[in-house]
Amino acid sequence: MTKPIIALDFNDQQTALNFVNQFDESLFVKVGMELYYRSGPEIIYELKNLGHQIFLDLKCHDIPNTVGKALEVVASLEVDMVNVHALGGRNMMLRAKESIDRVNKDTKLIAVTQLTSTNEQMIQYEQNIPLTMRESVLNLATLAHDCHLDGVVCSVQEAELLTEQLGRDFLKVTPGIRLKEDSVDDQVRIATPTVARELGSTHIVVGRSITQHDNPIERYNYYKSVWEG
Ligand SMILES: O=C(O)c1cc(=O)[nH]c(=O)n1[C@@H]1O[C@H](COP(=O)(O)O)[C@@H](O)[C@H]1O
Repeated sequence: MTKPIIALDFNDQQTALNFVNQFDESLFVKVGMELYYRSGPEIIYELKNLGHQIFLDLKCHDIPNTVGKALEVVASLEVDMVNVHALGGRNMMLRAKESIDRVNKDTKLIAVTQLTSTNEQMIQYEQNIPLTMRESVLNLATLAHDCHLDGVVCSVQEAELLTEQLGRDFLKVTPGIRLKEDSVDDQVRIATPTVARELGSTHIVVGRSITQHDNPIERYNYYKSVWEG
């Protein structure tokens, strides 16, 4: 069982490092756009030196050549996991995978399907895709699987279906994780860590429920105990 991934959604390096330094154990952390755009690769070097595992979440989505070149740079940082948007298409994902394989095979490459802040109305009326949420996520996940990616980002609500269709080894990295007493914030497809475990998520991503809590260590330990069972 992997550790819960803590989303370090802070806007400067020192705040992020102060946060992780409260813990006296190695963590699996996510560096997203906010922190990376401010700190650049420096934050990755610092976190690696401290012995943490890293998911670099830059959600690349562009033409195949641009994403391929960007992923070469990202793979050279030797992080554990990176992502692209599956909506970028087959050629983009194939180029991304080629870059990872060439530069650092150990980095897991996953694709975002439908963001956990998206609901079915948004797919049908904003994206104009005449599918249910489950059909759209399965369609994008199947495309990512065909491109030999390691897995996808999806919500817990689609995890079981993806395990049935694409196998247990295909990663289901699920954000939108909350405890019952937490606010929903800007998320739509949410779940507790208990349900995530029952429905077959392979990784959970938790941000504000831990980082904004009065006692992040206690909160994290609670998540870990529920998630690990
Ligand atoms: O790729 C992601 O990590 C991601 C995909 C997605 O569909 N939904 C989603 O919330 N995320 C990220 O997961 C984290 C969730 O944060 P909280 O809502 O605070 O737990 C944020 O850093 C998001 O950028």
